[in-house]
Amino acid sequence: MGRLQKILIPFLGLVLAFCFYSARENFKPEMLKGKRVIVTGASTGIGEQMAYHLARMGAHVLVTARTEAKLQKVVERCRELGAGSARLVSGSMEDMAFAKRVVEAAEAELGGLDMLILNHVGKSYFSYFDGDVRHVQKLLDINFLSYVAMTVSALPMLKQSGGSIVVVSSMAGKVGFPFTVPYSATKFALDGFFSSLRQEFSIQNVNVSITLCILSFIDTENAVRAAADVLLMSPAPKEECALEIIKGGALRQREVYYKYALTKIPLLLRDWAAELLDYLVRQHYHVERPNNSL
Ligand SMILES: NC(=O)C1=CN([C@@H]2O[C@H](COP(=O)(O)OP(=O)(O)OC[C@H]3O[C@@H](n4cnc5c(N)ncnc54)[C@H](OP(=O)(O)O)[C@@H]3O)[C@@H](O)[C@H]2O)C=CC1
Ligand SMILES: CC(C)CCC[C@@H](C)[C@H]1CC[C@H]2[C@@H]3C(=O)C=C4C[C@@H](O)CC[C@]4(C)[C@H]3CC[C@]12C
Repeated sequence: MGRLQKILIPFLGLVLAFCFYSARENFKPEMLKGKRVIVTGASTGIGEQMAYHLARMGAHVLVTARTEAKLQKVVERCRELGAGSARLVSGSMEDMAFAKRVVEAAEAELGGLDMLILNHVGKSYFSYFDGDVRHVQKLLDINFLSYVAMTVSALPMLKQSGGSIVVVSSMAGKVGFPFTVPYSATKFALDGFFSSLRQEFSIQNVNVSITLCILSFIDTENAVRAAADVLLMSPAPKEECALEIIKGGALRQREVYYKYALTKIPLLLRDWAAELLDYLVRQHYHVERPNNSL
């Protein structure tokens, strides 16, 4: 009996600690009502869908991307869906001065910022690494450095509002995949930067949350066009993906995994059975037989 108690009491303690730790606040769409949100890369894909969800929730949205005509349509639709307000700033994230201008527009027109959703990605290729170093550099500017520049500019406003930074990354930012060499480098960089910054915020009591989103294959037009012929898996819906990202940001979660089974579970293998994970990943690729005719 004595021995049983010795085991049972610590065990119950562990169960209670686990329940307490995992008792998360529930998401409610009202959490976003009246919030001032920037969504980058919002002219298409997941970013566009995030703008629509935020609009339905009554947020003030500022969308940005290069193509003004598409953004104009997104803004119109956001207004129809009930956004507190909707506006756009168009330009390219290759230019860090532009990244800063977007944040300044939020300050001037919204009077502050509650959530910064960093989502845009520059065009790349889904194929073997071609050795083009300039392309890697350009992609690092767009996919990584502009995220840093926007964060730096937005930080004073986010500190004031106790706001959130949401960084849209990928399984390719946690694990090496074939055909995503330059892209993957930019996404790994985001993890390094934002996970370190989160630690510093914690030490300095900075009340700004950082949510890193680890996504699997999503059915956006560009992704399907680039990869559907090669990947032996079906893409997940962009609408649901967009909602999960917003929920994670609003709940100030450290990371979002979507789809859970295709991200969180394979990641459990990463540190313990890396070769097995690499092998399983390759099984999901339909790669033409290498040309042996040399
Ligand atoms: N779809 C997928 O399978 C996956 C996507 N992700 C991540 O999700 C996020 C969204 O992906 P997805 O919706 O598929 O992407 P899309 O290709 O559909 O959209 C990319 C967005 O970025 C904008 N953009 C492109 N180049 C620039 C630039 N130079 N300056 C400013 N904006 C630019 C595009 O607009 P415009 O051309 O008008 O500038 C567009 O709005 C990305 O961070 C991506 O890495 C992660 C895992 C899987
Ligand atoms: C456990 C595994 C089976 C899961 C494998 C998931 C792999 C195959 C998933 C995870 C992340 C995915 C890529 C991604 O992040 C974004 C893009 C950009 C887009 O324009 C072209 C497609 C591309 C390269 C996706 C291709 C498929 C990737 C590598």
